[in-house]
Order: sequence, then C-alpha cells, then structure tokens
Amino acid sequence: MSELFVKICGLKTGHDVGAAVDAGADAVGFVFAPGSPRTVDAATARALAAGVPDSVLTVGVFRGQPVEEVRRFAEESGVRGVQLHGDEGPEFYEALRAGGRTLLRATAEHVKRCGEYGEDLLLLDAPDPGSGKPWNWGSAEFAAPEGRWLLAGGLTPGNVREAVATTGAWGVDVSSGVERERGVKDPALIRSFIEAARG
Ligand SMILES: O=C(O)c1ccccc1N[C@@H]1O[C@H](COP(=O)(O)O)[C@@H](O)[C@H]1O
Repeated sequence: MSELFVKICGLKTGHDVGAAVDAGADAVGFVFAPGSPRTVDAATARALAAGVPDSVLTVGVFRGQPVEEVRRFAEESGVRGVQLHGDEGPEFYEALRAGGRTLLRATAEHVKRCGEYGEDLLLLDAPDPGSGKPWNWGSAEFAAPEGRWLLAGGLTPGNVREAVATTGAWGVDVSSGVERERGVKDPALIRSFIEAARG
C-alpha cells in the first residue's frame, strides 16, 4: 500500500507551513470560511503558499460560500485545491471543474464512494468542522466509502494511528489536534501527528 496521505489544515504562519512541509505533509490547508480562529485572507494565503513546494497540495477551505466567492479566493490566493464544507451539490463541483483545481468534498453524511459529486477526494468529517470533536468512525455501523477518502474530525497524534487502522482511510486531515491552543498551531504536534499517522 502506498503511503498515507496527510493534510495539515488551518495554517496561518510561514513557520507552521514550513513545519508541516518539512515533516512530510502531502497537503496544507488555508481556511477561507469566515468566523474561524484560523481564517486567513487571500493575500496571506498567497504569501504562505509561495513557500510550498509543488509536490505539496495547497488547499483553500470553504463553508457554505457562493461559487463566485470560492472562485475569487482560489484565484487570488493561487491555491491548487478547493475543499467545500456545506450542502453544495454536483453542479457546484461542475462549475469549479474548469479551474483545474483538485476538488475535495467534505461531508458528515454517509457516502458510498468518492466521486459521486465530481469531487477528486472525499473527506469524511464531524458535523462541526474544525471543532476538534471526533465522530463515530469506530462504530460497527461505519462503512468506509470506495475510493480516495480522508478521515477528519478530532484526530490527534494519540488517536490517528488507531483511526487509520480501524477505518482503512486513504488519508487524514487535522486542524485542532495539532494546536497548542485554539487557532495556534504547534510544530512539535504537527511532526508527532505525521509520524503517528504513518506508523
Ligand atoms: O478549521 C476550521 O476552522 C474549519 C472551518 C470551516 C470549515 C472547515 C474547517 N476545518 C476543517 O475541519 C477538519 C478538521 O477538524 P479538527 O479541528 O481536526 O477536528 C478538517 O477537514 C479541516 O479542514
């Protein structure tokens, strides 16, 4: 099996982006959804993304924003991926397809396979994204979707290995679990998380 895909989300400083990249992250996320302690503007994300090698995917994170706003933030920041948390339907993904970006569909719903809405990657998350609260991925009722999917929601360096082993996730995404306080990343936790995730 190839190496687990790891995304570190909610980065706000060059120091933290560097820590994630140096520790081997496959993707780094910048939150454009309003109202989060991690929200950054497009210019800040552009400056942060400039220091990221091409091998690492830069992702803009949105929640319930109009397609024009998503497109504008993506273009102004230069991110190569777009992650949508909300009730966007397939037409939303179709509208963004022409931008050539990797499309991530984040949902708390039960989904059978990645790609149903035209997304490239599926992200199974808690109902309250970015809260650090886990959901019941360990329950007997949970059935992993087909295809490339990432597990998110309440992951930490302490539980990520078990979460991957239990669910068979293709990748993982984390924000709160690598913070020393809400909205403030800790480079040591970022390194521990990535090491633990890959076992
Ligand atoms: O991180 C946020 O503040 C955020 C805001 C709006 C939409 C998504 C957000 N983050 C995503 O939430 C999960 C991580 O959650 P956790 O903090 O590790 O439990 C991940 O998909 C982030 O991209």
